[in-house]
Amino acid sequence: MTQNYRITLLPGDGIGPEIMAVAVDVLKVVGKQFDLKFEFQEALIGGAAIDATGEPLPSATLDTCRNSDAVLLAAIGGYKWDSLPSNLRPEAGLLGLRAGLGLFANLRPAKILPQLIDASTLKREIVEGVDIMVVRELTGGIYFGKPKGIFATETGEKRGVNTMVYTESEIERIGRVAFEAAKKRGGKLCSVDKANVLEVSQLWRDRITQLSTEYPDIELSHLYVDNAAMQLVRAPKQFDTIVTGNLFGDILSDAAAMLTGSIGMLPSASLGASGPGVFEPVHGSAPDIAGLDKANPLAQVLSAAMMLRYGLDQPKAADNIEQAVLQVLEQGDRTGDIISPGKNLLGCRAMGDALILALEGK
Ligand SMILES: NC(=O)c1ccc[n+]([C@@H]2O[C@H](COP(=O)([O-])OP(=O)(O)OC[C@H]3O[C@@H](n4cnc5c(N)ncnc54)[C@H](O)[C@@H]3O)[C@@H](O)[C@H]2O)c1
Ligand SMILES: CC(C)[C@H](C(=O)O)[C@@H](O)C(=O)O
Ligand SMILES: [Mg+2]
Repeated sequence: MTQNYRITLLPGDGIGPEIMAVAVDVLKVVGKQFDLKFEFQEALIGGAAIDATGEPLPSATLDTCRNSDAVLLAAIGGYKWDSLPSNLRPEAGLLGLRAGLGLFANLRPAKILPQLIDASTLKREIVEGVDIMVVRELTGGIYFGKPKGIFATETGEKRGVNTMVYTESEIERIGRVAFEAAKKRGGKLCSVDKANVLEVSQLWRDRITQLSTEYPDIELSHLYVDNAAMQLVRAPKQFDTIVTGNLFGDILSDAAAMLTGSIGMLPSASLGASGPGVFEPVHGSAPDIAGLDKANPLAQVLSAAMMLRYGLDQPKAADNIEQAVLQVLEQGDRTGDIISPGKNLLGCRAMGDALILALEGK
């Protein structure tokens, strides 16, 4: 029986529309193969929304997302909007979307594919076999804490303020997602904080430690974030699942991305307690290569696979997409960010064509 899904597409800015076009073509092919009917509806977010409506997240976009089964987002942001006040910048649209849909859990897998070992800037023996899941808290911490803003002091000097806040319940719910993820993976969880300096991190560490009594089979460890950043590049294979707050997770997931060769390879899933998830690459809108047909569409395509796996419960269709990605890499196809000597340099569109051929078994 045909399964119908309503999917909101948010192409956004920069390379967003280019990589989204590839992901939609791929979804159409797997849709036919697995009898899934996708009803795609496109909506505005980020700079594209600012230009059209004056707001980075029009309420119509949030409504459309709420009324869908899943949301596929590309990326937002660009130089053009960088001087706007923070609440009117493209980034505010993305944060508003995450908060508006209650997407507190962000899963960012960083797995090195054997075909790309030589694209990593680290030595083969360091990265071979790396398979990390970063579980990043996404709707709390310093991104959302109050007070926030730029205020004038008594002397008239400006003072910028952000506040890092976590409540016990926020720590517990992301902790549970992470322990459950670790259970399905290698059984190891590393919680990353800055408990040697920050009270909010001390609470984080206490609550995660307390929660671990409910997961006796999971080996829990704790690292300070500065050490974690160092360990990620020194010996990344020591990590299985990582759980951390919003800001530390943002930074560590970009670092983990580079282990795999390029940030252009990393997908992510943002999930809440209920309702549609948002599936998006870890990278941004790459304004430096936008419109040049140079973007790597694989993080976007793998985000579509995560959407099928985590958002729509269609793991076989997700497997097919991931297999197609492996196949094009195996046959030597590469975009510029993952090129190495002797491989075929393709643009974004040609990489999409290669994926379609791989999916169709040609
Ligand atoms: N989720 C998002 O939408 C998101 C994430 C990060 C940054 N941003 C925004 O994107 C804009 C640019 O930020 P940035 O330059 O710091 O980060 P970025 O991730 O956009 O780019 C960093 C570097 O990686 C390259 N890169 C990124 N994605 C690539 C891909 N798919 N293929 C090939 N190369 C790729 C870029 O060309 C650039 O050199 C900013 O406005 C930022 O706020 C958005
Ligand atoms: C664009 C920005 C708001 C966003 C974040 O900081 O969360 C991005 O860097 C990400 O990693 O998704
Ligand atoms: Mg980031």
